[in-house]
Amino acid sequence: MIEAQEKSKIPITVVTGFLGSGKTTLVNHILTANHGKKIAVIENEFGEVGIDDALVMESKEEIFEMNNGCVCCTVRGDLIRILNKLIKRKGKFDAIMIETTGLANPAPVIQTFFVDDNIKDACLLDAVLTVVDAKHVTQHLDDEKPDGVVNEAVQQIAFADKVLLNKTDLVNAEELAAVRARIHHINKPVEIIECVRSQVDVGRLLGINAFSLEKLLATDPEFLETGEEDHHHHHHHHHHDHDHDHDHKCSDKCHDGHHDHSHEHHDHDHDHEHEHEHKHEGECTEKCKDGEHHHEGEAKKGGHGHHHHHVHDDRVTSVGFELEGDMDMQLLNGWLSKLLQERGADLFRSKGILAIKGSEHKHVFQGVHMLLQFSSSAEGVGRPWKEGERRLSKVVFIGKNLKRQELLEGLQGCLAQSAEEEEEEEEEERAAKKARVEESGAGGATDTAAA
Ligand SMILES: Nc1nc2c(ncn2[C@@H]2O[C@H](COP(=O)(O)OP(=O)(O)OP(=O)(O)O)[C@@H](O)[C@H]2O)c(=O)[nH]1
Repeated sequence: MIEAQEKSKIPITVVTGFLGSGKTTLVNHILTANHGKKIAVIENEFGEVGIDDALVMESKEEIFEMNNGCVCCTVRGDLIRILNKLIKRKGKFDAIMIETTGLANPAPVIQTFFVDDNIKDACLLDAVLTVVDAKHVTQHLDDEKPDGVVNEAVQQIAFADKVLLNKTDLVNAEELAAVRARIHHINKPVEIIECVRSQVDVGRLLGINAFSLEKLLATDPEFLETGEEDHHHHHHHHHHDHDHDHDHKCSDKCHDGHHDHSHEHHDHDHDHEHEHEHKHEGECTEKCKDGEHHHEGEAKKGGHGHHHHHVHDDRVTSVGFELEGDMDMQLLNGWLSKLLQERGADLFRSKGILAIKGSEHKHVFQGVHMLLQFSSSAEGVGRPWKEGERRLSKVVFIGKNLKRQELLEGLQGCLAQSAEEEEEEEEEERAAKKARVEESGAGGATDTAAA
């Protein structure tokens, strides 16, 4: 009986992994694989400008976006709302996949499936899949965090039911063995699947019933203990630069967890739904700072029990830009290459959807530390510009010590000239040429006269 009940529940797959590890690549792989399942996808992005939605492939699936906040704290309310909405439409899809931000601590996302009664009754957490970037993960695992600040890269591996050790093409056998050992040091029993471009047989990823609350509680008996107050507290990321933000301190209301002025709008011709959270710069109280503090290897053992009561590393920020006017590919390539060369250690992730002068295609750039990749809708990445669609470039940078103004000026320097500017410049050139000819003509006449 219980088994039958469990079987009728909606299976949930949580896809987590550090910034740029290959989560969207995995989601696209699963969405386009031939498994006959209809999957609803919930996308959460750390940047203030949504990019990933445009990178998730066109498919029949429904995609829900939660931008401008991290699912492990600020937009957790949105996750619960979207899940409840999906639960009402049970039967219209076979599974739900949640892609968290690269900076999410998966614990609060996992808790959602056990502390909210409605969700607990209707959904079954099938597996937490953690995508690991074989080339860059070590640097993030090694990152010494300030006291009380969680190391998300460690947490993501600690809570993994399966690790997809991705980007094995970028490391040698020795490096690979070292990363494997590191992963097993954090999460001893976890199965590691090595892959390139997140290409793993979907049968090994979906419907695998790999999550076990019992197992988790055995290592952390306090995992589900959430004080009433904790339950409703939203942390504030320190990356708010967006128009939507309000610049004021938290009122009492903010602390009761109902301060997310979310709105939704439906995209015209496909099923995307956007949930944007309007946040504000808020001052945290002392209580907020009472984050978890784990050591590698005991990341989910013997914690303080308040797994969603954690603090993000506020040295890591995100800045996003939307630029009107087409960009010049050559200028942009030159500027980005130089930027990543010089700042790649601190610049964890950069990405953009670009309107490039002279091209009807949407161009995409993807940066992970120093690695930079360009592609376009001509190659099937993202969708081409629709007729009448506003050509707007969106760019996001995530990393340490980012200088917003400098980045903005750099990007603005890559804007292509508009047709009017080009015409004006040509006009000026013509006038200058004419003046030169006249001058040399006049000079010639004088010379002749002199002779
Ligand atoms: N060389 C190499 N590149 C890869 C591999 N997998 C993904 N990439 C590239 O890595 C970049 C990041 O991939 P995404 O799938 O967008 O990573 P993500 O985890 O969704 O990134 P965020 O959502 O920003 O955290 C893209 O340029 C991918 O093409 C791989 O196995 N090898």
